[in-house]
Amino acid sequence: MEYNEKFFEQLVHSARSGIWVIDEHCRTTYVNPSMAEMLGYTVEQMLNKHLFEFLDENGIERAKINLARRREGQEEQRESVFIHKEGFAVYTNLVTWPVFDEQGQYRGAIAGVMDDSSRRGMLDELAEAKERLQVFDKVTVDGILIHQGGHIIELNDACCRIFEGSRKEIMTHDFTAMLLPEYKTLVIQAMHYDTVEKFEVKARSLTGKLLILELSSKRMHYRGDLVRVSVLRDVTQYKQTQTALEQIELTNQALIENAPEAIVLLDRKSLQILHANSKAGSLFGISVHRLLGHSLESFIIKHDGKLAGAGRTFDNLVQQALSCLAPLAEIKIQHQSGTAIDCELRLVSIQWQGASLLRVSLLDIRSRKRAQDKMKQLSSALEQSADLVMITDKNGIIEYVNHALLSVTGYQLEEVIGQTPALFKSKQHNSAFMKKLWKQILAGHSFRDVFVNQNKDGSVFYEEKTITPLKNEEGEITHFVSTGKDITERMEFQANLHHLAFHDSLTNLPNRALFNDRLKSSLQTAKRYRQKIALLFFDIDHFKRINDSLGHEVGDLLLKQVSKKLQQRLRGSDTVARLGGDEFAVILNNVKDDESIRQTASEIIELINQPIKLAERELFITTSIGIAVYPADGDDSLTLLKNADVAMYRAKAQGRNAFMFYQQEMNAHAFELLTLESELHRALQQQEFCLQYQPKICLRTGKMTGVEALLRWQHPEKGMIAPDKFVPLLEESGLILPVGQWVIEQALKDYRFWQSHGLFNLNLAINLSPAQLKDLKFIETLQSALAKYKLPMQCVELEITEHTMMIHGENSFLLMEQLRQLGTHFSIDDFGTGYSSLAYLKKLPVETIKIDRSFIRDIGVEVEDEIIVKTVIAMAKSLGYQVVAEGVENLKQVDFLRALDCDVAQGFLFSRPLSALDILQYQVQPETLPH
Ligand SMILES: Nc1nc2c(ncn2[C@@H]2O[C@H](COP(=O)(O)O[C@H]3[C@@H](O)[C@H](n4cnc5c(=O)[nH]c(N)nc54)O[C@@H]3COP(=O)(O)O)[C@@H](O)[C@H]2O)c(=O)[nH]1
Repeated sequence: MEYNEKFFEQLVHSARSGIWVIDEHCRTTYVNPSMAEMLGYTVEQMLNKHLFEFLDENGIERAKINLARRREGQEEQRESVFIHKEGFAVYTNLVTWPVFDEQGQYRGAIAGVMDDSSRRGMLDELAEAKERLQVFDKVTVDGILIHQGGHIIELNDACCRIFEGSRKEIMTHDFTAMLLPEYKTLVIQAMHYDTVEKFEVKARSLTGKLLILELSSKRMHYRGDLVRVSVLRDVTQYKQTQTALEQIELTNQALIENAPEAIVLLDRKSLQILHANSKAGSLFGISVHRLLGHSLESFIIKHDGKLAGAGRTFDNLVQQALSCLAPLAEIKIQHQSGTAIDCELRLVSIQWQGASLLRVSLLDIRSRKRAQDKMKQLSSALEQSADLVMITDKNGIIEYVNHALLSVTGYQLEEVIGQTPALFKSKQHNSAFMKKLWKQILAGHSFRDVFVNQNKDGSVFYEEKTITPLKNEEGEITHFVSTGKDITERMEFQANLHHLAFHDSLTNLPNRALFNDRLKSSLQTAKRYRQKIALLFFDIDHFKRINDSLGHEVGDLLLKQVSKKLQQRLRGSDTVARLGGDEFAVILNNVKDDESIRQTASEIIELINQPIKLAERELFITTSIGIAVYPADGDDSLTLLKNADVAMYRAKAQGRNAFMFYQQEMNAHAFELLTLESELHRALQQQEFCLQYQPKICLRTGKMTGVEALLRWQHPEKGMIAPDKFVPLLEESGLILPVGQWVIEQALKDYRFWQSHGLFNLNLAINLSPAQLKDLKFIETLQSALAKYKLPMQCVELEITEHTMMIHGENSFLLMEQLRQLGTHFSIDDFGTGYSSLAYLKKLPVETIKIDRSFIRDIGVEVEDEIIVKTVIAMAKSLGYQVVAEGVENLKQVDFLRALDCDVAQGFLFSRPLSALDILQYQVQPETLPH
């Protein structure tokens, strides 16, 4: 074969690729038929045409650059786009090289052009599809998958979301492998069809989640291959919701059927019964299937077109239900048997199986009505009740209170309902009380106690209350019922009684019982905390005198004032009590030392010493305080009280108006006194007392003019006891009155005895105690004794000490005057010891003055005493008194007294006290009165 020009010409001409030759001016000098066909022209049509005529604007710009390179001699293979005669783009792949002449001048270029339109078209289509997919991704949740069998070629973002993985992760999976096994074959078979309309498959996401997908798929060509474009819609949520809804629907049906009330479903327009549960059948007395299609209204009893019992029309209820309300009404329905049944009707508009219906529930409330009627009766009974009634729910919220409770507390009903009983709390109950209450009632038991509650105005009232839990049929507590009685009056009365029982009515101070209680509890505290307490026991010195002289009323006023002063002075923690009479006691708790006790005792003394104005006179009183201290002086109340008492008596014995701490030795003395006192009682009963008589001698005549009766106690063991030892005790114990009476009786008896033995005209002197001088019955006692022995009043002379006269004389003036009127004489004993003035004595009905023996004793020894005796005798005589000298023991004294014209003498010189019998024998010894 000869490769000549023609051969190449034929080869180029017949080539399938296009051959395009242009000159240095870009004019087409040659194209082969393939090239011309590629662009839709004939060869002739293209010849001499400029290259740019087959390019668009972009192509021209690129060609200018490329042609420049050609001129520089560069060859090139590249893609190029020409414009087809019909106007569309022809994608080509071309190889181009430049042509130079022998001089090296650029003469044009030759290009071999291959049509690349089919490949570029597919790529463009895919790019466009991808772009569309991206746009679509933004607005759709559907997954789009391009796959070949199970091999995934392309997928969108939605696929990533559905399969819960990245694009890369999903691309490594086989699509059919992600399906559940039972769907895998189904899908593979479906892929044999060109188009598959949506069907449901189940798959697993990359995280293992079950997916329910709706799959649609279409076969398509892609790069010359057949591929499938599948659309996946995730319906998992929808399907699950649908299943749940179906479940709900089923449950609804079951609920309706098993509801405790009758339920009927009505068509909204016709109001005919579309559905009814079996309870509805029983309520109306008709089988359920016969109910269907009936109007519900036809079973409801009406009066004047309105529902009986509800006072409104059925239509009104329906309208409310359609307005999204759920009206409730009590109605009466007609049972098939003719019985009217009370029902509670509730209407609700509902959606049921896609339809809009009215749901009517009817509850048989006959038993509730009966209970309500009963409740009404009961509540009216409660309203009438005088008891305070309150009902709370299980949380203590007040649901009901009766009239009595409101009336006692002063609250209005609306102020109480919805509150808790704490509204009435007075804060007088501690938390232990409240705990006990709740524990008991929550355990299902009643709680009963007295509550101190508070009224609206803040005053307290006492309520004797029982709280009872109410339980339902299941045994659960639903309410608490409280019933109570207002016992305020009773409590106040009791409190008053209690106060009276433990307080002294005169002074309002704690009495002995309360004092003992307080002392005991003080001791307990002191023992527990190792504290010291002091017990001060005291009375008012000579209170009896005040009582006797000024009367009990004044005495009472005095005690009140003293009590008031004590209360004001003492600490709140200390107790001051009146133990009886004029006896007071003070408990000083937790005292620091004896000094502080001393200080308080001194203050009490000072307090009592302050003058008290009573009955228009000023009284000056004193007190004697005995102090016993715990633990030193006793560790029980009795011992402390006894020891304080002993200390008080010692304080008195030592001159009164003082305090004294208990000392052990005191007890021995006190015991002695106590024994003596009880022995004196016995002495009176056992007639252990006797009288001796001391003669009184006339200093002028030397004759016995009278005798002084002197008391003696013939003790069975101790022998004869002198009056100094026991008369003060007789006076203190009050025994002086019966003993004094005995003295009078015995003396008159002896006097009668003397008379009967021829001894007449004696003056019988009897010593009188202050108590006898105050004794209103004294005159009577004396008169009856005189009458008994038929003796005249004149034979008796009553001796009263100067001291007694000073204190009681004025107050006893009337008695003395009366006695003098009756014929008695009075003499003043122990004159000179009481510092009284004769001027004062002159006011009293006294005839005789007995100069105390302490002055007589010192005659011839103490000049001062002699002067006193002289003066007294002189003054007494000048005032007309008879003068008696006591305790005359020697002749010197007799001489002295006689020289002063003293009338009578008495003393051991003449005679010691003698028995009544010895008086009969008594003769004045002549040597005792020398002439
Ligand atoms: N209320 C009553 N008091 C009475 C009664 N009987 C006695 N008394 C009073 O007791 C006091 C003591 O009396 P007594 O121990 O009997 O002493 C009397 C004489 O024994 C004593 N006396 C008499 N002469 C002398 C003497 O020369 N020397 C001396 N040392 N003592 C003597 O004096 C007492 C009589 O004194 P007075 O009564 O003051 O005249 C005494 O105070 C009695 O008052 C009674 O029944 N009731």
